[in-house]
Amino acid sequence: MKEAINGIITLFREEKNAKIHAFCTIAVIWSGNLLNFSSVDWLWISLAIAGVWTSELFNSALERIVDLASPEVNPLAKKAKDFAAGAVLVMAIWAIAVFFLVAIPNLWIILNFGKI
Ligand SMILES: Nc1ncnc2c1ncn2[C@@H]1O[C@H](COP(=O)(O)OP(=O)(O)OP(=O)(O)O)[C@@H](O)[C@H]1O
Repeated sequence: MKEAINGIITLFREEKNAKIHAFCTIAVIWSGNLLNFSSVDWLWISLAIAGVWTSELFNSALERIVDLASPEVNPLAKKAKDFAAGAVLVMAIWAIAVFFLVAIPNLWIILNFGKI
């Protein structure tokens, strides 16, 4: 547990993307409260948030392993890092899609009928 928390703290210290994910996470939770997300909405949103953070942690772990195994420039090292970065991108696109799929109907209801 201590090591796991240490890993998350290191992610914040060393990866600029962690700060972007943190900002987006706070913005999404704030929007969800404003738009009165339901339990099912929060289920999807929390899955998307956890997915992005998990993929970023795995991506950062893989970057360190590649740097250990191949500190010099190598086309295979590039491929491995680019695959891992692609996984984060796929997860981030899915998370954005989930947010809009959940937020738009809630926003529509609020705009047409007032508070849910
Ligand atoms: N050893 C290497 N050999 C060849 N290309 C590399 C190597 N290390 C990194 N690269 C290339 O540089 C890119 C950035 O690598 P770096 O280790 O700096 O990750 P990063 O900038 O922290 O990426 P991310 O934004 O995904 O966290 C990689 O995606 C890869 O294309």
